[in-house]
Amino acid sequence: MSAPPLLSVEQVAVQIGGLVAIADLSFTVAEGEVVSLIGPNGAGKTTAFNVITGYMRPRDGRVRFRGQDLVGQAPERIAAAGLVRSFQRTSIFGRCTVFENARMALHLRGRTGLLGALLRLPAARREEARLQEEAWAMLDFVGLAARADTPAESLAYGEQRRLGIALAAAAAPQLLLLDEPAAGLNPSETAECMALIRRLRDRGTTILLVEHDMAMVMRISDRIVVLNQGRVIAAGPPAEIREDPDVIRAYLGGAPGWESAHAAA
Ligand SMILES: Nc1ncnc2c1ncn2[C@@H]1O[C@H](COP(=O)(O)OP(=O)(O)OP(=O)(O)O)[C@@H](O)[C@H]1O
Repeated sequence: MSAPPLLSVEQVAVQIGGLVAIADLSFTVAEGEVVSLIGPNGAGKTTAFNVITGYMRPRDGRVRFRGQDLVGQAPERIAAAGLVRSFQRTSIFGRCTVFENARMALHLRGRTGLLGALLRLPAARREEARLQEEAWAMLDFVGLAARADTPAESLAYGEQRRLGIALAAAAAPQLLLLDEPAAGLNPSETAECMALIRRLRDRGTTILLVEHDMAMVMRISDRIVVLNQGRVIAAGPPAEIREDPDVIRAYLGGAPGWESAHAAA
């Protein structure tokens, strides 16, 4: 028997005001996969992320993470359970240094608490040393260790995006949701972002991605789920999706960069 999926979205429907944002969405993500959710503008991708991470309640349907239904749970609880999201606009503290940002992102994992830290108890000191070491390791992992003392707002755009991913990954999530990580990046920054996603996957993080850069989606995904007007119109590996007539039709005259999906073949 195969293992149950890590994430299972089951017949989700979302209404916003009078508008059906998602009509019927079902898909799964297995442990260790990189799955991309794609579709033309307004297809319902961001809404799907909002539902999965608890920011929006669906009218119908279930979202199971490790078999447990997440619907109705608060975003913080969902994050604490191991399902973490990076935002399109990253949650970086611009005035703080890159290192300080990394260190702060690890605060949830501290155990001795604020009082211990203030009193500089030995256990708290040891823990602080450990967290600092982890922050360095994380910056090394995303290729930003050399920029540790730089105020985050002074980073190049691509570096800021990588720091944003690093901050989301700091909680060591089992499932990381990335919302358009390549938006606004130049080709070399996109390549670095893609390499980072692969390294995260290799480290054991399962990844669900919303992304408009088709070349990147085709290269990095194990599977692709295509949404159009709030419904799944296709799901499968990149080679199938690229040739799917319904997908091509949905994108015709629409999404930017569809040609690049073929360029990536
Ligand atoms: N807060 C909102 N108020 C009203 N309508 C909304 C809201 N959020 C989403 N919608 C509508 O729901 C539908 C799905 O939108 P959603 O943002 O999820 O699509 P998307 O696939 O993420 O699009 P994009 O690629 O442009 O980001 C659209 O018709 C959109 O206009």
